[in-house]
Amino acid sequence: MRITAEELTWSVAGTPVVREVSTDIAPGETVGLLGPNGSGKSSLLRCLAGLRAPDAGTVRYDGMSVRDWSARRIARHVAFVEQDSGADSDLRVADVVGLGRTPFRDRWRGPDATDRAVVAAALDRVGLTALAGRPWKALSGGERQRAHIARALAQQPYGLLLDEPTNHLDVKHQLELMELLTDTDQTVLVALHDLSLAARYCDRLLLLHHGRLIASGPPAAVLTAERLAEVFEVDAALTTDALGHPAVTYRRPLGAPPRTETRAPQPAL
Ligand SMILES: Nc1ncnc2c1ncn2[C@@H]1O[C@H](COP(=O)(O)OP(=O)(O)OP(=O)(O)O)[C@@H](O)[C@H]1O
Repeated sequence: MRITAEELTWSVAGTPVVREVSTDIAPGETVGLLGPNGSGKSSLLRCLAGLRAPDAGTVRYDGMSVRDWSARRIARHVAFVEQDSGADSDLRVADVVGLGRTPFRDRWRGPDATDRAVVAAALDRVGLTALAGRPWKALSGGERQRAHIARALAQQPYGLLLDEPTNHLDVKHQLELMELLTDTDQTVLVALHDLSLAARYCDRLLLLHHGRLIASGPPAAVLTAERLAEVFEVDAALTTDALGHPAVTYRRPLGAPPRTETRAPQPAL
């Protein structure tokens, strides 16, 4: 499914947080959304997920404006994995993942065999089958994050919007998640803080700065030392990793005094 933002602006108390953002994410594309804290990534994702009505501009799914769509209709097209989405409930893990089936069910009908099969497949996809019956509250942070991703997969959406989904995940599960996102046919927009991870897995990167989209293109074109200095305020070197992808090495934050080694060497044990 094609996801389009046309001149999107969203403001809080008259101050624009997302400013005239236009972009077009092609069916099946995996796009990384980058930007420093407060640059508007979550706000843009919420506009694209229909959770915020923009002050100006249009969100389109396959060319259709979603302005007047119900939450249920949007949820049949796009799943949104929010940052640290809470669910402090007494549900079991499989029940939380089963919430992804809600847009497809009549209000008073319980899960049927299809729902159960879809939930089982989603749990399997994120490696949580063994924890299906466990109380939600008993999960670790990383397990909850994977369960939220399973809930989004159970929605069987055409588009996936994810807000820093690698938070709480160990290295193996970060790589597994990025492989899942790149292997799927779904259109993916994923906000990430790990620039090297984004460069390695995404077809294209979008860079937000103060709510504006200031760069869009292949990772090697978007991630330059000059942009990292301007936008992230870090002195960084761009190299190529062992697999041929752009990789970022951070030297120091800009504006900070140079570090001096103050610790005395430890005596050998
Ligand atoms: N509902 C709101 N009320 C007030 N301010 C808000 C609201 N939503 C967002 N903001 C402000 O808008 C700015 C952008 O926030 P947003 O969460 O979109 O940034 P972000 O790029 O996702 O940041 P982070 O990397 O820290 O998650 C921030 O200054 C934030 O405080």
